[in-house]
Amino acid sequence: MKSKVVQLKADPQGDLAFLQITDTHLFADRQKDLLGIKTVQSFEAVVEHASKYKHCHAVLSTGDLSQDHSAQSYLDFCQHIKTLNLPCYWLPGNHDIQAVMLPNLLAEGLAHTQVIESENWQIILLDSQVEGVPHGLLSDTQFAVLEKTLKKNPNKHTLICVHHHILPVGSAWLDQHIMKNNHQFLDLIAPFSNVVAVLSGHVHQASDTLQDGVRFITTPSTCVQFKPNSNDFALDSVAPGYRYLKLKASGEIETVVERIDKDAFSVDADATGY
Ligand SMILES: Nc1ncnc2c1ncn2[C@@H]1O[C@@H]2COP(=O)(O)O[C@H]2[C@H]1O
Ligand SMILES: [Fe+2]
Repeated sequence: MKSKVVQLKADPQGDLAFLQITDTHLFADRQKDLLGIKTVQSFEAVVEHASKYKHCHAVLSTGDLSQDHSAQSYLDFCQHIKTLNLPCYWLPGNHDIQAVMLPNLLAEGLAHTQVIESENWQIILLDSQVEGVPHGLLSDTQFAVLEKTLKKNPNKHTLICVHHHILPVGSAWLDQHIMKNNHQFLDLIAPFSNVVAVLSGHVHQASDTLQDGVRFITTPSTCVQFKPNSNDFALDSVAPGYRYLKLKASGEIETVVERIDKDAFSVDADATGY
């Protein structure tokens, strides 16, 4: 689908600031839980916490907005995000159903875009979903968007957002659900020295790895957290969270992971999957 390039006006220093809110896994029913966490409620608590970041330019929502694919879950996502009074740009995750997601987000005023530009930066949002399976794959169309945008603006610092993780996180059960054509992706971006970072969701844990001059960053979910470096499925007891990012005019990214009160929600520690 063709979408408009969004133009953002940086602050007077040339910096841009974003909140990344990811993997909300919402249900239509507020009382429904994912492995012990009522996802609408933990999302609400995250949004409330994130409201302290008043000077941001936008929210970046990197997929798995819904767990039950209901129209109501997407509408609830929009209702809560709107309380931040920021534009929200989004991309799909493996659990989303785009036939439900797209019309409901558009109806609530959340525009569909794959490119955001400022004077110094561009942000490229990619769709890595293969509907119905947990792993990711970039289609030829998505590779074409990526290559065309990188070629168009070789002098803009670049942040690429995509749901699935590109580099393994070290947990076999989760790494089987990686972006499968990650090497093709890495080969494509390699000649573009303006690519600063790749920002993902999906792995429900924070990571920040520098490889060949590019930062590969992942972010906690607003609900359940996966235990790092665990070959079998295991949940972590750390609290739901989100990420703040400042994209500096110099090309540097300053970022911090934020988490809500650790006692506000607790997961079913014995869960073996979902
Ligand atoms: N025990 C498990 N083993 C392998 N995959 C799982 C297991 N439990 C859940 N998953 C899938 O792994 C995915 C990782 O994060 P998602 O939120 O995309 O949704 C998860 C499920 O689709
Ligand atoms: Fe996911």
